[in-house]
Amino acid sequence: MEVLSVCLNPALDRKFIIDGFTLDKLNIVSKEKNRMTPGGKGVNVSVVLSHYSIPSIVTGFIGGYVGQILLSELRKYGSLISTSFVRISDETRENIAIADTLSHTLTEINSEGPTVNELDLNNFLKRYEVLVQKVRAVVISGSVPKGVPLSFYGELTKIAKKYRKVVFWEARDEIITESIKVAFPDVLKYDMRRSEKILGRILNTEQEYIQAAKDFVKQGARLVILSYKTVYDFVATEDGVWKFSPKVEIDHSYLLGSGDNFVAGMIFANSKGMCCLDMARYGYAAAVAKTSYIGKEPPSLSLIEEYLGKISTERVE
Ligand SMILES: O=P(O)(O)OC[C@@]1(O)O[C@H](CO)[C@@H](O)[C@@H]1O
Repeated sequence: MEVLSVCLNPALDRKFIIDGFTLDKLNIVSKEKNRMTPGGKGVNVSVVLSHYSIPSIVTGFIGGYVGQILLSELRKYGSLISTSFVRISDETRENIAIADTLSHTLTEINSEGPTVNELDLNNFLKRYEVLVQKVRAVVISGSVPKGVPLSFYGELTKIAKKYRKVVFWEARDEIITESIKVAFPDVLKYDMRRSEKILGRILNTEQEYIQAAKDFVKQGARLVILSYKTVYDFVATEDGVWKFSPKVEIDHSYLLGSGDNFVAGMIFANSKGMCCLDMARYGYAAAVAKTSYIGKEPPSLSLIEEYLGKISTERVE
């Protein structure tokens, strides 16, 4: 098995494409513009990887009727995705995304999710330690449900490092801030949808982003990706810092899931022997390629190759 995807707070995603979403009014959506798919960042990464023939195991906490639907939807992707979730008594969440192609906006309404108890946490840790030994790389991505400490990414990474695994994170600031006190991942990618804070502080200038990315590398990450004004990224390795920009116009209503395609693109590139900056370039091209259409399905490898020519990666330090 190649990859272990840790999705602690999976979700059943519902996406509505509404051309002219109106607040405080009845908005009707046709069947073709309303989709229900298995979601949560780690789940999405596994789904994308399966499109590139990379087998993965998804783990996390799952429960209730929504959890059952999520599992049966996930099974439809075939044998490249196996699941090993800890069953909990609370219900798995449902998340809603409204993509408005007229106002070019993406509105996300995410449930907080279930509450996990101490017994669930211990069961998960035992299962994780067995699973982690079977894979080459571990991706830990997305929010944590209540009951899971914010430092949990760090705890899981410490275990993965014991077995010399490559570890990727995509998470929001509170999780990263607490988790890096325990361990650093190889690849650290910030999810800045909810807040643009880095280590509890809003950064204003490009120079501040560059410095923050460099500091994470100095402290232990091999590759750092800080999203800047949604479509740009500052990318740091021990060799320097780069600013990634798209050479094409990006419609914000098409952005859902582009971060997951970024992570999956990097894992795919890494499985082909690419490292650091080249891996990040490939992931960014995958993310930008994903924003060229509104559907959730991942871009083909040939589209990603094409998009490698539609991004600019300028060295800034
Ligand atoms: O609440 P989280 O775990 O941070 O993010 C979950 C989520 O909004 O992100 C994915 C898109 O990247 C969706 O599949 C999913 O529902």
